Amino acid sequence: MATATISLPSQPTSFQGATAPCEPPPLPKWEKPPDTKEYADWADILTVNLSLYSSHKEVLVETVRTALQRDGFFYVVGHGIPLEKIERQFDIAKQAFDAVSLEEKLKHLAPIVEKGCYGGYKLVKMWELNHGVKDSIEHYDFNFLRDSASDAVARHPKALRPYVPEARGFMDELRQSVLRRITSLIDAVLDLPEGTLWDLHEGKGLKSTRDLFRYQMYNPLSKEEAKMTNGVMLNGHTDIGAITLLVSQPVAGLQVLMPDDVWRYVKYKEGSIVVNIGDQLSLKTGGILKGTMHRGEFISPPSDQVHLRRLGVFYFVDFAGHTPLDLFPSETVRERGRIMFQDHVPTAEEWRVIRTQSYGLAKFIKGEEYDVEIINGAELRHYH
Ligand SMILES: O=C(O)CCC(=O)C(=O)O
Ligand SMILES: [Fe+2]
Repeated sequence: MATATISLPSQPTSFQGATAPCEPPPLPKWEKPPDTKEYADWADILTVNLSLYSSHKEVLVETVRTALQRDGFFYVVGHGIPLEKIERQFDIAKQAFDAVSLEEKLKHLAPIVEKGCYGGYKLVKMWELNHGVKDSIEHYDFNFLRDSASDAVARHPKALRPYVPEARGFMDELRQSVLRRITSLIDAVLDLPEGTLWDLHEGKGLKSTRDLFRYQMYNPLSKEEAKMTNGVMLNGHTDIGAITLLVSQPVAGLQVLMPDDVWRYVKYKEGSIVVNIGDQLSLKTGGILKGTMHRGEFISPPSDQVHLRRLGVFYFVDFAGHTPLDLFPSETVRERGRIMFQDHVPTAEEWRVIRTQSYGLAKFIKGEEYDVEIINGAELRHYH
């Protein structure tokens, strides 16, 4: 019997040309600052090459183990996200600060004090750095629903609306290409069944849990202000969430308190994602994995960069809100972890709310080098 071949007309896979209805309007480019030519005292954090994930997973597990027990930070390369897509996020990020009027920013303020939530704008001069000097950081956070592909575009500032789907798409790509494999490597470090951390993050059945995808701009402090804060623009802190993904960018400014107690800069590595763990994960491991102290510092950076505004693209990953921050039921954690809370064990959501409301705003126990905050018996440091 003869077989009939039917040929279908070919389907365009995407719109072509600038006039296509779904194409966002052209954006001014983020002028990527040149990498520094000067030496700075770089932090020797390790690199995890995810292109080896299928063939050499055990090697990567060992790298992550060393990195998270020693430094709390590592680079991820070989993740498969193209450089153009990464750099496009900086174009969009710049738009969030330069193309939105103050009036509109005020309409989209994050309910930081009211609800302990960073979704929206945090404007400059909200947090105290030291000696009465206020910060010069502005950030805009998308507070996407984790389990929904859609986000109400209209609730964002007008200039950002055409790019919301791209921001969402990039965050999803970070989850699938970086976070998923990283969480699985950390499961192995902690002797937890594969998928444990991913499931805690995905929060099955919890419709209201959210992730924060942030664009951040550091504007230079005045000379007098910088003198008062020793150049610190973001006080030394541990992150509130479980895992943080920072898109590497060329302006030195992120410093990590390394195991020898010296603050060192994280060097730019093109196309890489800098991963660190936050309180929620560190607490659940009884401190075995380090929620490492880090800060934004700009006084001793390479002098060819000192005048630059520094733009950041960050993804803060939380555990599902109902997750208790008690110890993981793993032998490794039971044997080597410490009990972290003396009284009530908070959930991930309670932790985020308390810390968001107090960060940079509450009065802590004052110290020369750092102030101390105590939450349910757990001690947190805020370095100047
Ligand atoms: O600016 C950076 O690179 C890091 C920022 C940071 O640590 C934070 O926002 O929690
Ligand atoms: Fe941080």
